[in-house]
Amino acid sequence: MRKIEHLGIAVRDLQKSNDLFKRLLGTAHYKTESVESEGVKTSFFQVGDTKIELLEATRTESPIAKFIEKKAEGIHHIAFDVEDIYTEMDRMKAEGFEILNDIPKEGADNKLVVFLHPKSTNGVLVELCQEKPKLH
Ligand SMILES: CC[C@H](C(=O)O)C(=O)SCCNC(=O)CCNC(=O)[C@H](O)C(C)(C)COP(=O)(O)OP(=O)(O)OC[C@H]1O[C@@H](n2cnc3c(N)ncnc32)[C@H](O)[C@@H]1OP(=O)(O)O
Ligand SMILES: [Co+2]
Repeated sequence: MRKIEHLGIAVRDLQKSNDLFKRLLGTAHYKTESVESEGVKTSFFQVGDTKIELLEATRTESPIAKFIEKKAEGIHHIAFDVEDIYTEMDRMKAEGFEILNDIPKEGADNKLVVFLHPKSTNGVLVELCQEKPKLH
């Protein structure tokens, strides 16, 4: 793991939370992006060498909708930046962590991502992110 890539925060209303985090952080979000496969709309704030990712559900069966319904708005996951996601997946399996997707999937912000089940990571949903190579 190279660094914390982002902290994912589940919110009900992305626009309202964008305004709140702009006031909190003193900087506006640098992008919004929908990831239909995850049923989320996201916005990203740069904070030093890491980011805040706000996530609003775009459909009721989205993990974000379920999380907010069951718990509340708040910290949803922690994402780590990795050099090579396949190497890290092998290491996670060898260490006995439960990987939720067999192959990396499309993430936001030009990433390949996998998730580890929170029951194997002390109750914290963990996301591994690898920057996708830039096409020239
Ligand atoms: C990829 C785009 C973007 C990016 O950064 O690029 C994202 O980050 S998208 C983020 C949204 N997508 C995901 O979260 C995908 C991974 N999540 C899942 O597959 C599910 O949410 C899962 C498996 C973690 C839970 O789904 P399930 O249907 O099992 O929901 P339950 O409510 O029944 O939960 C079971 C159990 O897990 C606990 N739980 C659920 N979510 C979290 C969480 N975020 N953090 C910690 N714990 C969580 C939940 O409380 C249940 O525990 P229990 O003790 O059984 O009550
Ligand atoms: Co994320």
